[in-house]
Amino acid sequence: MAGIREIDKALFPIKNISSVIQLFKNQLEDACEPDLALLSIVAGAVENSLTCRSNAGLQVCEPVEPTSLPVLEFHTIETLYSKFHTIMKSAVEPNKGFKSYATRELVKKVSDVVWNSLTRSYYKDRAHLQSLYSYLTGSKLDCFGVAFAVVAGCQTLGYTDVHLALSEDHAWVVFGERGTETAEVTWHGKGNEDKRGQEIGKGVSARSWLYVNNRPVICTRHMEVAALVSAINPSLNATHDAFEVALLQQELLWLLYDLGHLKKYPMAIGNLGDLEEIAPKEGRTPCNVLFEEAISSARTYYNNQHVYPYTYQGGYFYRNKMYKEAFESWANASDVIRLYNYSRDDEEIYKEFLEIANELIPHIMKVESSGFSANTILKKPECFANLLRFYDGICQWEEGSATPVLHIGWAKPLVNTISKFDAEVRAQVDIVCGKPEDDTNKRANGGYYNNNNNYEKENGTNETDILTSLGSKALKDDQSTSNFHPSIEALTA
Ligand SMILES: CC1(C)CN=C(N2CCN(c3ncnc4sc(CC(F)F)cc34)CC2)S1
Repeated sequence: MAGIREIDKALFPIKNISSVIQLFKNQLEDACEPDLALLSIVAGAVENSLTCRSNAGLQVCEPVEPTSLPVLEFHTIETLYSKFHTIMKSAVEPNKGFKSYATRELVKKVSDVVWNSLTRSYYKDRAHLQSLYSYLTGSKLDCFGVAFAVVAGCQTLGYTDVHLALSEDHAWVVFGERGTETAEVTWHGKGNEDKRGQEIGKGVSARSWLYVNNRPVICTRHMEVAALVSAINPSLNATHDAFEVALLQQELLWLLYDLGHLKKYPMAIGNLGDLEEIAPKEGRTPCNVLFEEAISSARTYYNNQHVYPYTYQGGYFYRNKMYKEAFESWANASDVIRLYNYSRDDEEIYKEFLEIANELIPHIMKVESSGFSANTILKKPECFANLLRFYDGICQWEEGSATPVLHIGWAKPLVNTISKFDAEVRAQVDIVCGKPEDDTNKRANGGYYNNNNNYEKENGTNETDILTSLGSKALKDDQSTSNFHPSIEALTA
């Protein structure tokens, strides 16, 4: 790595958000390739100065320009930058003249350098542990931060073929002549032995949501900048964000969006949508459209195997009391998860579906049956159909999985919700087999159907019965007229 360029050095000392934006702009537009170490150190330093206990108090009381920042001296950044360079170079052979491709041993070695320099034990899920600033000043990184540091380390050593691979809850690297070699470089979850150095499994784990059925986001250098920007964490504490950090993150995401580097990165578009919902920018794409763009990106580039684009959108509809639309987003999320097998590594998405099924939907039912909603969803068959599709996807997710998903705790909210729809509304839901020719949700006779096509998991399905596993047997003859899970279909009888 050449080191910090004069054009970037000239921006220091950094006193406001627009200087940070300019630095990223310089790096993204005219650097031969953006310098991940420099940008991560700067972003981390800004985040740290505005969110960490030490001096956060100072900012709150002083009346400051909304875009002013605590002064960031060049010397601070340069010291950390050369520290990172030295750590990497002293442990690993640099790639002189950028001639060769990385090897598995090289990647593992860089991962070991990062791994062995971390503080022995610390709370891994804490905020603000994602950047090289955290690594170089506190020797602490979170799971994503370790993977990012490995990629930045390889860049510093001249291995430009090493790139970040991202699923919805894990990160690893790709490398080699065709960029098709894969390697674990960080840990995942709690109490799991790390698999660092191993290639990404093709076996059982490949069918778990954690590896998104081998459809991860494979980053370019510019998308790695988008990942570090997405990982900026504006939280001051459990209830407040540092608004300058959120503003910086939003501006940087718009810069990356305008340069086209978010096209293949659904979660980054979703993050931008969340920020736009809170503080909409004049003349910018509205948040609801951004959530749609994230969904179409996942459908276009990742074979619709990602869940989060639908839960970003569902969360938006829910917060804005658009409950009919929320049911559709959540049913679409469920259509994604149904094709996976649930594994112990999938806790994060399990918690997501649990919260939707056992907190958000029951809350909607309570509000809607309070009798004050004129246009209640309880009279809408398409809402009932989408709810069934939502629950059915979770049932199918469980089928064929070594680990059960459902337990009695799911039963009460589920039955409670279904029973809020009157018989004549339920009767309008027409459960049909396979994918109908026309893709609308509405049948000529006003009926509705679940527009499921025939879902088959690669490994076939063995019937686990939701009501059985919830403690009451749903008897179903085997001529069921639909491909809902038998017990979900039982609920429509
Ligand atoms: C609909 C939601 C619950 C709202 N936020 C969600 N996020 C999902 C995770 N987020 C992310 N945003 C950008 N990039 C990445 S890469 C990654 C996996 C990690 F191990 F590297 C996670 C993630 C951001 C926040 S999903």
